Amino acid sequence: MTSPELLRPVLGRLVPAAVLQALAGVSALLPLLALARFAGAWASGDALPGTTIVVTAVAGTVGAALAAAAATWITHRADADLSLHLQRRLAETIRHAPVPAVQGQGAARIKKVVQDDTGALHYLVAHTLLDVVALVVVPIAGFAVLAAFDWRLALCSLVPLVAGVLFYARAMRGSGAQFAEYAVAQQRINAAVVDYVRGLPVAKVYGGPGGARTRFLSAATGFHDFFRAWSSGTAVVTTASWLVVTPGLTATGLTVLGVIGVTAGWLTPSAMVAGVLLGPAISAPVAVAGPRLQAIRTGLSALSSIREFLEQPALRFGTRGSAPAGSVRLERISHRYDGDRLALDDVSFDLPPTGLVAVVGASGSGKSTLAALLARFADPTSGRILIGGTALTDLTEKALYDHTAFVFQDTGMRRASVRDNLTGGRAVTDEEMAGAARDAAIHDEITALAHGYDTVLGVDTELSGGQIQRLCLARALVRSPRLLVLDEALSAVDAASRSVLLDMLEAQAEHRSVLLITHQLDIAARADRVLVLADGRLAGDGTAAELSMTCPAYQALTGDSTAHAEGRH
Ligand SMILES: Nc1ncnc2c1ncn2[C@@H]1O[C@H](COP(=O)(O)OP(=O)(O)OP(=O)(O)O)[C@@H](O)[C@H]1O
Repeated sequence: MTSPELLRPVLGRLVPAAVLQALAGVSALLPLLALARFAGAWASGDALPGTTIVVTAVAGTVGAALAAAAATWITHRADADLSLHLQRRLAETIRHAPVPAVQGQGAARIKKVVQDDTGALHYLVAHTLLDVVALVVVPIAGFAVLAAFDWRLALCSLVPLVAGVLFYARAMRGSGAQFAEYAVAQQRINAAVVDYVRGLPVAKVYGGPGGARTRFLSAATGFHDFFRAWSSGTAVVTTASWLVVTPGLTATGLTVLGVIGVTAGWLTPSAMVAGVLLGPAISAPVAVAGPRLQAIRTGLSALSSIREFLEQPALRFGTRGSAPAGSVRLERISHRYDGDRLALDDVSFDLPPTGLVAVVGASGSGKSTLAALLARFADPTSGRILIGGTALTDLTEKALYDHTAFVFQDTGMRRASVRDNLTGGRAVTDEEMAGAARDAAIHDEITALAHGYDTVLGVDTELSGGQIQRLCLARALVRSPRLLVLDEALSAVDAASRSVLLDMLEAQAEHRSVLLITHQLDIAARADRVLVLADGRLAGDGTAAELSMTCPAYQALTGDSTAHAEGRH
């Protein structure tokens, strides 16, 4: 797909809009033409064609206004449709792309594509196209009409146009590199400001040289210095390119020439008036050619940025509408993030349909990667995951998330009611919802809120980290999954709640499979079975008691956690 092909859905409407705009440009010249004819008739003492002239002038003006309005209406509707179409495609791309790939691009880039780039297309589609048509058609039509009066005067009317173009070309020499630098500098500011705002608490405490605030200020200063140097280097020629095509200057020059011509007898008064009126219409549009070219450049670069974003690889889901019963099996799973070392290295194990299995390992050992692969946030670089013998990739998205529910470290709670957050819009009875909340030890705290389950998070109330984790657990339980994966889901929960939740998870594990990823060995010790990850490899698989006797990687963790605990006291 090429970038302009993105415009295909609205191309059929842009062509008639451009034709209408061209008609508007030509019609707008009719009143000037009529005036020139009137002046000519009056100067040569002929009968004044009053009615014809008034009708022509009014028809031209009204026609121009109507055609331009229709063209603008069409392009604005086309733009709104295109914007919606592209934003839907972008949303789909984000939804289907591997999560680490999307997150790796950063919020600033995603915001730029979804908002700024589609916004830049608004100018291209709704305004710039019509402006450019007018910019081309009006001078050509003006020149043709003036040439019909007097070709010499028509040629002279081109002088300001040519001078303006030459000055402009001089100002734009080498601008390709400058525009590229301009875009990079702006993107640097965007990224720096996002980092700055996101890390505000850290910036306040640890601010100083090298911090996000410094990076933001230095990006802003860099942009200022670059822009200042660029604009001062081109200010004189840029101003000259506007000045030479100002309507007053062109009209004055043609008036002087006209007076000389009429006096000498080689020019008719009617041609002189036509020159004075049409001359500015031929050259003045050049003054806005620069901003329009820039708008085209910005629009095309927005198109190519959107196209690049849309072309990123997607995760394809299968067609099987439900996951078969049976164990979940990881078969020789290896995973490597872009260009990095192996996060998981040849890992195989089974999760039986019931039971509580814990995954432990040092920081960076690959625990969260395991959860991300089970959730199909990305597909493993090699190996496969099977549910009841069916590959994860053969399942529809719904089948996968009906089978497996996740509680991640990143809670993803929305600014919506507790009810909406828990049910995600699914048909869930109040009893089922309250039951899940009770299991997650959060029901009483929800009912104590001002609007109970209808309390809007982030608006009516702010919950603590521990409350949110329990809410996430309830959100997972409400789906009644056959596999429940919890990634460090109890880290912010207080000791009393944690004990209640572990009891509940043990009970849940009697009729579903629960995979508990944790760095807390006391929690892992409650599991029926513990898997130990070390540097992405499965280094141990057994009960905590067995592992503490036989597994050096587990013993190393026990030592670490003892040392860690000792260090704290
Ligand atoms: N999105 C990512 N892009 C690149 N590398 C990543 C990404 N996520 C994780 N990694 C790398 O993969 C390896 C495993 O990370 P992972 O988060 O799975 O470990 P973990 O055991 O969950 O660590 P922790 O306990 O600190 O959360 C690490 O080397 C990490 O730097």
